[in-house]
Amino acid sequence: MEAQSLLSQFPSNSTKPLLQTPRESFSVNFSKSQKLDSLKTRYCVKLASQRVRAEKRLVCRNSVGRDVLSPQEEEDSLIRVQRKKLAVFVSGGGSNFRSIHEAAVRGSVYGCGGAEHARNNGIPVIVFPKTSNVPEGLSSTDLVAALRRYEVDFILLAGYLKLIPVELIRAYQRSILNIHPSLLPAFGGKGYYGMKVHRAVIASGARYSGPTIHFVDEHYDTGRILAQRVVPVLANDTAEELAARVLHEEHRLYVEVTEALCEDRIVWREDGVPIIRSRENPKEYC
Ligand SMILES: Nc1nc2c(c(=O)[nH]1)N[C@@H](CN(C=O)c1ccc(C(=O)N[C@@H](CCC(=O)O)C(=O)O)cc1)CN2
Ligand SMILES: NCC(=O)N[C@@H]1O[C@H](COP(=O)([O-])[O-])[C@@H](O)[C@H]1O
Repeated sequence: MEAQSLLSQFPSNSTKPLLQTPRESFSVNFSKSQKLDSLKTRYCVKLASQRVRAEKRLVCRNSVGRDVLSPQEEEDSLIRVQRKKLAVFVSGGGSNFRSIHEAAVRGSVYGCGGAEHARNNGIPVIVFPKTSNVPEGLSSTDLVAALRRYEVDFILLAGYLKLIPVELIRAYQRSILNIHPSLLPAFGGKGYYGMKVHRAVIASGARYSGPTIHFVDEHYDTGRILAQRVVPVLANDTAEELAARVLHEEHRLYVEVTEALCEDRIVWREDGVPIIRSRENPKEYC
């Protein structure tokens, strides 16, 4: 498959390519029929960010101590925050990618199912890495160089099923997030992906589950936890019913986290735990 470019158009005014990988390497994975049915093509999609809402500088306290600004003060208090460029690594349907992209189109995320969704929205794709089936692909080293060249700030794994190599981890320290469909550290690690996670949760008798978003380190699902949401596990739940309940929360949580990421509202505690500062009140944390 020839290299094409894949990038959000808001407000990027230059089309920069993104990456596509075949099965045996990493990056974004879209199930796509190929001449070799088992071959899965993977892509990395990149979303450019936009001007983001920043913290209010001037505040007037009302009777309940809430920050109140006049429309003019609201406008005046907006500070431009550094725009963010995001690369999204996706396996399977890419529903989390689509949620994030749709939020970006709505304007709530400032900062891309799979390749088709990306292409249908004018987001360009690059082939990665070089293999016998995909000779035009990039090497892992080239992946890092390409991400740097396109000034990618953050990488979002969203249903992605391959281990991110340490080369990329080192190049993007504290800048790669992953969403996992259980309350880590429970039901995580090698072998825990997709429906396998939900089946294990139900078999365990756990009464609660939910998505976890964490920073990515060199092992599966052991990076610092950033955000979680809890959903009930019902006594007669099938794995599919639980998966749907968790996925619904995933879509909401990943959009909220991506908004915080693009608004520089993720801070690191002294003990190394990342936390999200409230958009409404910088003194509060989510
Ligand atoms: N360096 C990291 N890479 C990745 C992480 C991570 O935390 N650190 N998270 C995974 C996503 N993930 C869970 O959230 C996950 C994905 C896949 C597996 C797994 O066991 N995969 C199988 C292969 C599956 C396949 O190719 O179809 C395996 O490695 O045997 C566990 C957890 C993304 N990358
Ligand atoms: N361990 C990784 C893992 O299991 N990821 C899970 O894959 C599903 C499909 O995501 P998608 O619809 O965004 O492609 C999602 O539930 C995601 O949490």
